Amino acid sequence: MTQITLRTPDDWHLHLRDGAMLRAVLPQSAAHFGRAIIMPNLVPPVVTGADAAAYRSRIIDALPEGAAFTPLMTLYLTEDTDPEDVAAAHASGLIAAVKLYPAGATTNSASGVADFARVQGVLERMADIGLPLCVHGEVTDPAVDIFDREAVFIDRVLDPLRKRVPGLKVVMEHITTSQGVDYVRSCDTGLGATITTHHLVINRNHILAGGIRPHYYCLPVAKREEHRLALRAAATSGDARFFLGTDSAPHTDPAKLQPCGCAGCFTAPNTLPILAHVFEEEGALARLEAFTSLNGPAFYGLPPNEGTLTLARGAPDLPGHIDTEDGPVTVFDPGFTLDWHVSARSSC
Ligand SMILES: NC(=O)N[C@@H](CC(=O)O)C(=O)O
Ligand SMILES: [Zn+2]
Ligand SMILES: [Zn+2]
Repeated sequence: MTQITLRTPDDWHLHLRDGAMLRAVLPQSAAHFGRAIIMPNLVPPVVTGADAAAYRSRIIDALPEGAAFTPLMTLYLTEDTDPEDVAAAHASGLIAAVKLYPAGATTNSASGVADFARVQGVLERMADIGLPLCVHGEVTDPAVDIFDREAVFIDRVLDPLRKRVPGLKVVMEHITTSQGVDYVRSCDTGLGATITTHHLVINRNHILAGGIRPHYYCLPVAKREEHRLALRAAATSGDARFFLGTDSAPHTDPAKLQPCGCAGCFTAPNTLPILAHVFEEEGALARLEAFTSLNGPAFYGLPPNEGTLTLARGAPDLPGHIDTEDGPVTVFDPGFTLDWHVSARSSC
């Protein structure tokens, strides 16, 4: 096969940040994606409908001329979130989901949830109105090993939460384990999962063996090889419960290359060439479109994009980093030579 045309992909988990970083990274996503779920973990976080409306305007203002890209906004769930504000933001079409960060689990999650009893009312309201909850699924208990935090979260937090709020639509974001895959597969309705590009490519050896590689450090941290293989099987299976959320999470090199560096991989520029490579390796190019362009909209109750994106043979012309006014941001290196590039996009 020398080229493949997909319905325009969507990114169901994206960090665009704000200010100079937003202006630098937004064109990278807008070039290849029709829509993206925009993560609300700014400083301070996007907690109210008014915050989301203002952030959405800043994103629209930063879009390149003529870009065909729609930001799907989210609210950051706190213990003080007002169910009425959430319902109004949903009813007006402003937000597509609410994001749950367990307090302290990841970048800018200090305002997240510690006492789940305090968000029961919001979650019940979300179930009533059909608004999905996106979940960063890791426990924060320091006694739990970092490689076990996702699996423990399913048992201790997620499964009880779903039983307390029947009917709530939940997306397990950026799953990294076979337990995550199995849990999603065990549920017939109301549960989906995003899978990132980088977790299909790296395991924990890539971060730690032969030297420490900060650009491969993200949360949830990459796990053993058996988990990477489970993720690849899920992503390439065509199963509608699994869809692309890149979790492209830019941090400047100075912020990553520190004694205590930030978590996040920046994959927006090369996600589609990498995915084409992975799906081809798995003999599943025919199912790439389901993962990038069909399963996500179906879960969120939206139509697929009307436009198309074409990938063709040949190495992409991609930079190793992009420059921002805050400093360089390194693009995720998949560690293999890419042989697919985005060759065309039509937006009708
Ligand atoms: N994935 C990451 O490693 N980092 C994300 C936060 C997140 O998605 O957990 C970020 O905002 O930098
Ligand atoms: Zn996260
Ligand atoms: Zn993220």
